[in-house]
Amino acid sequence: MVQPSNKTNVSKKVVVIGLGLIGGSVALAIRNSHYVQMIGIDVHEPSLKMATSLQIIDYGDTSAEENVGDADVIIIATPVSKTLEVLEILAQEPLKPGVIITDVGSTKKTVLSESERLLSEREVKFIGGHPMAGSHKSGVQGSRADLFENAFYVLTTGVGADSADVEELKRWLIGTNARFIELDASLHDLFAGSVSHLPHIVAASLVHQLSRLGQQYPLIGELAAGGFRDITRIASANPVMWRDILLHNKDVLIPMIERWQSDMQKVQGLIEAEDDRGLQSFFSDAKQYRDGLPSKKKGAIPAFYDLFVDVPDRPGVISEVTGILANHNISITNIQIIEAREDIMGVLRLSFRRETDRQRGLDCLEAEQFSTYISE
Ligand SMILES: NC(=O)c1ccc[n+]([C@@H]2O[C@H](COP(=O)([O-])OP(=O)(O)OC[C@H]3O[C@@H](n4cnc5c(N)ncnc54)[C@H](O)[C@@H]3O)[C@@H](O)[C@H]2O)c1
Ligand SMILES: O=C(O)C(=O)C[C@]1(C(=O)O)C=C[C@@H](O)C=C1
Repeated sequence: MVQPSNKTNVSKKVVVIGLGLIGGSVALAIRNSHYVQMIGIDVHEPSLKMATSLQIIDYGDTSAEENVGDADVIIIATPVSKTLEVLEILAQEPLKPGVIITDVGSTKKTVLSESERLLSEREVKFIGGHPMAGSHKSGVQGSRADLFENAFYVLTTGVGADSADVEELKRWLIGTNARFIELDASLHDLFAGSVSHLPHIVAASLVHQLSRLGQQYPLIGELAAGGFRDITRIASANPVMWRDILLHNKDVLIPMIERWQSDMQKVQGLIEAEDDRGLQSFFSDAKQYRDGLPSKKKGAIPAFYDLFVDVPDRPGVISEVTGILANHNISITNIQIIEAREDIMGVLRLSFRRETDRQRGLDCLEAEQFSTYISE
């Protein structure tokens, strides 16, 4: 058990079960906008210690049972299979009448149907949730209050809840600065299957292909450059979380994988037939749709703002660039060397969380004679 901090004398109590990246980030966002007692429950005690020292929670415990009885809001932020187990536990426990229970899981259909089965006799309000932003990194140490800023946050009204309760949950979650959208569970799972789950399977399978070839040609991994890294970043995510997502979105994903396979067969046929026009349209149709997707700040794609900087090939140039940004107190979320060959100019891609940070970065680097550009 982790010791409570001194901030316990407040009237509203929020319990977050599963204090990883998402649970911690939601807790921080709530803390930023409400004065509450924040309790964290996690089976992994070091996560509780970390969350307490980062002041994400006031108090941590490894079991939910003794902590949920007087909660006003309960947020389940475990991998989806565990979320169903947590619902079983909550169904057995005395709970405050009218408590709002929500989750953050990446699939909604099985969570909603289990909550209906287990909680329909209870005086509780269940609203499914899914903040559609995150990271390939897991664990409470990566939590940030602004993780969901500008991202879509799906809410699905469940057992015991009505539209007024959904509005109340939105007020609790206002500090996320997310864009709330209500969807029913089936539609959510279809959309998430397409924009998140299938891409994840494809990313992991590309890595498997490379790894097989890598056994024969160890050098190949060294050559994996920008494109491969961009498309496979998400393959570094938590395998337990993704195992659960696939198992809980089976009905959507099986036909999607079949369509994917038939798309691959189609491309294979175009290559075999050396159908240059067909191949060009395969790419130009995709480009046209991709280029027309809503811009990053609207949350369809995680909000990163890239700035490209030409850098001469000389020692210390990267620390020079990052030093200039640091001196102006500008944070970057990522840095990538796109091209660095002997004797030629390389390109750095700097990613910023906010457009204003990118503009400030551009201004101060240009002032130091670096050539920069933005490519949308
Ligand atoms: N990572 C993302 O990008 C992302 C984005 C949106 C939603 N989600 C969803 O959020 C949920 C959490 O994902 P995450 O990325 O925060 O994972 P995470 O691994 O960072 O955190 C999960 C936490 O749950 C804890 N846990 C596991 N079983 C538990 C149990 N029975 N009781 C209490 N705690 C338990 C783990 O110890 C861990 O600390 C998942 O359902 C995932 O589908 C993830
Ligand atoms: O940005 C990432 O690293 C993510 O994988 C985030 C991502 C996604 O697929 O977009 C992953 C799973 C979640 O359910 C929602 C968001």
